Amino acid sequence: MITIGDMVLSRGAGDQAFSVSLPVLRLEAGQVVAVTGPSGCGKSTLVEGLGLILTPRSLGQYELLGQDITDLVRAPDAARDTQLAHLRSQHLGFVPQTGGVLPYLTAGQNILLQARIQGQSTQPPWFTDAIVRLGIEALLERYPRELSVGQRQRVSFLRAVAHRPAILLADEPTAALDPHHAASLFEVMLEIAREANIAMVVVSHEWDLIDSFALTRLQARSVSPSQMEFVTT
Ligand SMILES: Nc1ncnc2c1ncn2[C@@H]1O[C@H](COP(=O)(O)OP(=O)(O)OP(=O)(O)O)[C@@H](O)[C@H]1O
Repeated sequence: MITIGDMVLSRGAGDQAFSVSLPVLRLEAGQVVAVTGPSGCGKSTLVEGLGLILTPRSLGQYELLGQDITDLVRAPDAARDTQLAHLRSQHLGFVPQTGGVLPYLTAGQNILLQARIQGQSTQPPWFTDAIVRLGIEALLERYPRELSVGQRQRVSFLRAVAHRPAILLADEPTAALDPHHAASLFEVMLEIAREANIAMVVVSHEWDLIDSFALTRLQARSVSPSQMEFVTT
């Protein structure tokens, strides 16, 4: 579904230069990978690179759904940017740390926005079921300001998967919740992603859940003070 090889991403310049490398990542449909490592090790940078937001400094291979897009990702110009934006909106879903819901749309409108942009007008049974499992069926008419942080995060998650992307990238999607609610939301997210066959890359500190779900880990390893490498364990 997705194969990435020899991706290097960099941030800052001079003394502040910092780089993250990913020797290899293969993801199958419905597979969940947990990105783990200490604060500042480059987890968000990695997610932005995987999500075609940050242009890599170098790249060996990027294959998405059987399509080799290495050149496109490696050197985007204006025309290629449009192609990348199209691939992102069609095949990728994002749950940012901060939620990312639009304040002037209701929860229901937020959730269906991306799917509508893709021209999808009907929702499959798994989606209706997901609304119930996330416990947000009574909240769909509310605006984000009328929701709790946890409810907003549930909406944000469903918004990111409603168009049924191939890959969901979630950057600490439960960070704002207390451990109990974080664990239960994490569990529901994993179940929904797996049942919908959506591959998921999730930055998380939910160590127990990562172990109990036997998730593959992408673990940060220090190569030098200014260089980290993410390896599959
Ligand atoms: N826009 C930027 N310009 C320059 N340096 C940056 C930028 N964003 C992040 N960095 C630096 O890059 C490194 C990696 O940051 P990143 O946010 O990817 O880490 P993280 O593992 O996600 O951290 P956390 O767990 O605290 O969210 C850090 O040293 C950070 O200071």
